Amino acid sequence: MQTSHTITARDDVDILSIDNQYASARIALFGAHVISFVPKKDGRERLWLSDCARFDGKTAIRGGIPVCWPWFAAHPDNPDLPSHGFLRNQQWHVDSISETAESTTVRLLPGDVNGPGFHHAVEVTLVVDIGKQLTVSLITHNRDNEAILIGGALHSYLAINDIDSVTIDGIEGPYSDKVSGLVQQDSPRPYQISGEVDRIHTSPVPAVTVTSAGEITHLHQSGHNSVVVWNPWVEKSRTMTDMPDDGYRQMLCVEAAIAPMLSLPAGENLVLSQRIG
Ligand SMILES: O=P(O)(O)OC[C@H]1O[C@H](O)[C@H](O)[C@@H](O)[C@@H]1O
Repeated sequence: MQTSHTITARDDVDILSIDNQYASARIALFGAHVISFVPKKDGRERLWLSDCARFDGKTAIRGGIPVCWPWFAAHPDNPDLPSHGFLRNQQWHVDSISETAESTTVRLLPGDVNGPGFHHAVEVTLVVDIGKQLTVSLITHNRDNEAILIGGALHSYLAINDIDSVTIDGIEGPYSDKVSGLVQQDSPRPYQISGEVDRIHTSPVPAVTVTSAGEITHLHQSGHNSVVVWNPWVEKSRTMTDMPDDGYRQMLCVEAAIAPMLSLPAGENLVLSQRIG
């Protein structure tokens, strides 16, 4: 398959652009952060990127697919450690780009897998596969001689037509609601959004669809133990300097998460994966 790949700079961040028969995608090497995926079958951008996102090579990019690792949100024991770990705030490099008849595969490696709050012998690889669908896989290999605790998320910001028109299908079971602090026993049906949501759904469903104004985005995930749904709504958006005040209307995060953390035995791999189409 004919693939073109180029690297250009956006402010202080290098962006790898991939274009093949089936889709185009862009990956910021700061954070190994996929910021765009457009399948050619319909030309519709699947990922939301904030108009105010910072590309300064220091700040986590608002939008796309932040790679959260080795924990999700606040560290369970130390709230002073960075939210969502430290991989989204560091420079990665491209290890390889390969092709089959169906897709282009980019393998990326982080500069350093140790950081504040985490010192273990591990290997981390992000594999981004661009074809009719986008598949992002975060692979952790435990090279330590004991089990280690790993958490994280593929924190996907989906581009939607308008938040008022969104319906989410496929999510079921209980969730902990970070906005109210309560554990709810059942996911809403129909699942629509009419205010701030920050929910950890503890049933690791494999397939979710998000419909907005008749446009359907399909998600498939594996290796997760929860699905997070997040929309900051209007008040919180106003407090975020890298988010337009009305940005919440065009985005919805549906995240394949490992929250709570899992024990990864010595010598084993943990593969957290999400497919978007
Ligand atoms: O602002 P960030 O650190 O990127 O986090 C953005 C959001 O990520 C997740 O969805 C969390 O559940 C939220 O509590 C958090 O606000």
